[in-house]
Amino acid sequence: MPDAGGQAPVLTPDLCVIGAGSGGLSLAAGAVQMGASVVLVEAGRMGGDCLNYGCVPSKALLAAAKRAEQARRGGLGVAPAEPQIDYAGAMAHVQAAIDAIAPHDSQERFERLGCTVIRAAGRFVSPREVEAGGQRIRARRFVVATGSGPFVPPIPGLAETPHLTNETLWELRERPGHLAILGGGPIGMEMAQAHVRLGCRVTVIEAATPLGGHDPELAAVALDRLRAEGVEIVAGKAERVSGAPGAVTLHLEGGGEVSASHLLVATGRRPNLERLDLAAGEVEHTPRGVTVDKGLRSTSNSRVYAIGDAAGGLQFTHVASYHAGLVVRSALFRLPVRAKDDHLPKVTFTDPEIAEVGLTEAGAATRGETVEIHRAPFSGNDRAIAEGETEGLVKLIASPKGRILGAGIAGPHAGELIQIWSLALSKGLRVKDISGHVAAYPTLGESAKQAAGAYFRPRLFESPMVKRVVRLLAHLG
Ligand SMILES: Cc1cc2nc3c(=O)[nH]c(=O)nc-3n(C[C@H](O)[C@H](O)[C@H](O)COP(=O)(O)OP(=O)(O)OC[C@H]3O[C@@H](n4cnc5c(N)ncnc54)[C@H](O)[C@@H]3O)c2cc1C
Ligand SMILES: NC(=O)c1ccc[n+]([C@@H]2O[C@H](COP(=O)([O-])OP(=O)(O)OC[C@H]3O[C@@H](n4cnc5c(N)ncnc54)[C@H](O)[C@@H]3O)[C@@H](O)[C@H]2O)c1
Repeated sequence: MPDAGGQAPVLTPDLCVIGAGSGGLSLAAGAVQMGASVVLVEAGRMGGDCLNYGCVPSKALLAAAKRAEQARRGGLGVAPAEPQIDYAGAMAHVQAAIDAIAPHDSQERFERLGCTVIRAAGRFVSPREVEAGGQRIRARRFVVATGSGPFVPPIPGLAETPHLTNETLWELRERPGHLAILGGGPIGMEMAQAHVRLGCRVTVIEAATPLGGHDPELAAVALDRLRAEGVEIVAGKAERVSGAPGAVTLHLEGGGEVSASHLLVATGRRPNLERLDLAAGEVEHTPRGVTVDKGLRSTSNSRVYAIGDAAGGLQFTHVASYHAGLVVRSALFRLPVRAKDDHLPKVTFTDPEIAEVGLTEAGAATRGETVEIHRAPFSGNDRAIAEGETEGLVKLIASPKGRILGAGIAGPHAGELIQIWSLALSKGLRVKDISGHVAAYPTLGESAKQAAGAYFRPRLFESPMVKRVVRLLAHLG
């Protein structure tokens, strides 16, 4: 209600959360249900990137593409058949998936929970106050949860040439004839496979290493399949872009060219900080995000936290939610918290999927740590054999004394199979804990036991000592 001077009274909640995406929504829901007063500020769509432009649409399109590929591949006694692709129908499935999840993230739901929701851009007006839609908010604590957007590199001609990003791709209804994708990271490669399976010609242009964020041995499993399905991966860096709607050309350093009907730019992310006026809030930041300490608190304004993509670290929905949980403990209960990375899984949803958690083989080498690497290929897993999906492996990184340091999987449902390893790392489990549990047969989940078994095999089956003990005990009757 405006005061006599026509000004809305200043809101004074416990928490003001700026950004209603993966991190902001988890935090707001947790805090308000624990009795805190919460103002939630959202400039765009409730649900943020993950729901509207990221995880949900990309996984929905990949699912449609997988159906097409299964028909095309046939096998196991089923004749392959070229599927009839309805690209608009696949995009309708994408929208239906978003619509089905949207009520959970909606303004109405958060208002029912007790949050005050303001649909406007928030900006700091002082170290103690944020303004959004004409409303001033003087909260006890502020949380920057504004996420990230596509980073479009300053390549000459790119800004003037029609191009798609993860924010606009979902508006397409006509299938691109030839999709060029600049950047071969998770976004580029997931969308490359989705589109090649939906019948497009696809060329990925990658300046460094395709899927370079993953262990190369695991990435190779997915890259081999992508190439076999027809994705062309060109090593190169675009130095100029030109073209018009329907005909785009990337001019590469050293002279090559890639021409396509459409261009998707997937060259990384930049945090959404520009509208926040962080200087007014005395909140230090870099091009990667808000500068925070181990407890996710701004190093320059202790009233302010940053979570999720805006905090400059790993950029995943589950990381944003994990951050939210830490900030609930810190801001509401004043408990000391420390954000860690070593138990956070990362999954790329190509088919086969790639999933990793904890230390990698390269990471161990960089740290000069002595580790054992054990592998369990899916060709030795009965369920994988029965389903004709034997590409890939589980890779266990363990200390010589049996501590689990990391795990990586490339193969069918790797994103599901990584969960037991995430649990193992977060709870400090040992290899014997994995080998000792009973896994149902026949499941892909047995692959965890098989990798743990690879650790114990030489110790049990190739040990003269074990053999001596067994013989001695047998002698005793
Ligand atoms: C194509 C793609 C696929 C992805 N797939 C996966 C996946 O499969 N799994 C996974 O874990 N992660 C995935 N991610 C990453 C995931 O989407 C992000 O890590 C996650 O959304 C980050 O959550 P967040 O809360 O930090 O930001 P967001 O979810 O982006 O939310 C930030 C919100 O803040 C709002 N905002 C920005 N500025 C302001 C302002 N000044 N005032 C008010 N509101 C503001 C924005 O409108 C937005 O709604 C994907 C990303 C992309 C782009
Ligand atoms: N499955 C998932 O969880 C998932 C899926 C998609 C995205 N994400 C998140 O979003 C983040 C961003 O993904 P992304 O793929 O956009 O970024 P990325 O930074 O992971 O990959 C971008 C790629 O583009 C390349 N590149 C950059 N500039 C280039 C140029 N001028 N020419 C050619 N290549 C160039 C880089 O070498 C890099 O390989 C991911 O790191 C991840 O955190 C997660």
